Amino acid sequence: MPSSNHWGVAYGALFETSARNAVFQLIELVSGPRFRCHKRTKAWDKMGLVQWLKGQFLCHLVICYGFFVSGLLINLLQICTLPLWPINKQLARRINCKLGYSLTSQSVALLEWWSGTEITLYTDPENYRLYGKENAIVVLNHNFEIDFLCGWTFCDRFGVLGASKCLAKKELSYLPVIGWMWYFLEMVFIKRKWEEDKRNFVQSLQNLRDYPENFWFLLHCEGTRFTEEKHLVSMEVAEKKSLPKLKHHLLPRTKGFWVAVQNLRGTVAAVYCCTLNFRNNETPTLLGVLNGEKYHPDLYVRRIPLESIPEDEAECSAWLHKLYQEKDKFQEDYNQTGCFPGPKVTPPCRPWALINWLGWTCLLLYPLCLLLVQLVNSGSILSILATVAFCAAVSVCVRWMIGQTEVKSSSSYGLPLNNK
Ligand SMILES: CCCCC/C=C\C/C=C\CCCCCCCC(=O)SCCNC(=O)CCNC(=O)[C@H](O)C(C)(C)COP(=O)(O)OP(=O)(O)OC[C@H]1O[C@@H](n2cnc3c(N)ncnc32)[C@H](O)[C@@H]1OP(=O)(O)O
Ligand SMILES: CCCCCCCCCCCCCCCCCC(=O)OC[C@@H](O)COP(=O)(O)O
Repeated sequence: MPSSNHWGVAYGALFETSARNAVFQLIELVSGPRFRCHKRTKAWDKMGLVQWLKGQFLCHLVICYGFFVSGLLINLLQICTLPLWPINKQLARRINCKLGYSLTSQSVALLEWWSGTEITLYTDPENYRLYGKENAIVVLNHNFEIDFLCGWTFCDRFGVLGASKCLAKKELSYLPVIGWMWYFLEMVFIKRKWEEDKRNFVQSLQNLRDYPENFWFLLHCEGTRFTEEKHLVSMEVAEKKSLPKLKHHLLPRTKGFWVAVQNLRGTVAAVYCCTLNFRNNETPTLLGVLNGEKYHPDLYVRRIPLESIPEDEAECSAWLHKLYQEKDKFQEDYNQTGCFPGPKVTPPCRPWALINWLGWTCLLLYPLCLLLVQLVNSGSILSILATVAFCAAVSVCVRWMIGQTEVKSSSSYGLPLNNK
């Protein structure tokens, strides 16, 4: 606990600081570390006022209000595109990509500009030139609560964020705002019960054959998030199948990968084998990002031409198992050395996510402020209570959505009772 003397020093430092430094702090608050002002006094550094502000509930409420209300408006606009689908499907798809971008890029802005997190990319510069210019199947490990967010950031850097998709569990399609948006982006949802899924899965993949924008299709072949318990169970399966044990991954489920590769041949040029890790054993969370915590993700991307993947199901499964054995080795080496093989590349940061986020915030904060002023002036207790209830509902709803990203809320899929 800080002593009262500490608080005294802190407050003293706060009031001694010049207005210029306050402006620097404000710029830094809005822009993140990119425009970090080095002229700040040490006192302000110690105070960490910006960091303190980022942790405040009021800031979170404003962010969540912007995300949720803009999301509902975007969902509404998506519904308005429905009559266009039978007339001009490709135009409807393009519009939905832009609308999808406008929503998902807000969380990218949160990661990049609010929390200041920057992904370090390890990849072959020859392949780097192709990213964003072709369709790809992305195979990614599923260990971290913000792996989807890092994925989105990577998509944004290469201009494929609006169109990118994922093979996701059905439950995610019911998520307010995000799940509804995904419906219009032709995401593929599955119950993880092959017999029930196969028809819809194949059809959804076939639909993507004439998709008008470049897309990346994300597959978490492990099928669920990594937990120690699920790891033990899947390694028992590995043993039964005489497969080598994996230390950092669950045993991949192969059917989805094989079906995706087969149905997207001729549409997708390559598989991007992605391995994500965080420096210093960080365990990042979405709440941490909202609190402005900066994380240090490293992403290793290997491009594998689709033609090199076997067509036969058994051979393709064996190929995927081998890929996961290699990925496991990369994770192990990363733990030893702190880096992935291959040169580091930093894809240029695009301003659109920030511009879009600030645009929505200004657009939605203005009427909110007007409403609040009117409410206070009206003095109506009922209206004030209704507004407080609305803010509380938004906050609870977003908190619940954040809860869905937490590993502790992971399903029982992959555990003995639920095993197939
Ligand atoms: C960094 C770049 C990022 C780019 C990002 C791009 C786009 C981003 C866009 C959006 C982001 C949104 C993020 C949302 C993330 C949501 C992710 C999820 O929801 S993950 C869950 C859903 N996905 C999957 O499940 C995919 C993996 N699963 C499969 O592919 C499965 O094959 C299947 C299609 C679901 C079918 O599964 P099923 O179990 O029915 O069949 P299988 O043949 O695969 O498995 C049976 C087989 O498995 C053996 N078995 C039993 N127990 C286990 C176990 N615990 N582990 C492994 N294997 C097990 C069993 O013995 C059977 O074996 P066999 O076939 O030999 O008899
Ligand atoms: C400006 C931005 C403000 C952001 C405010 C916060 C918004 C909240 C956003 C919620 C986004 C929800 C995206 C959900 C993605 C969850 C991915 C995931 O991790 O799914 C788990 C499945 O793979 C496996 O499930 P399990 O079998 O482990 O169970």
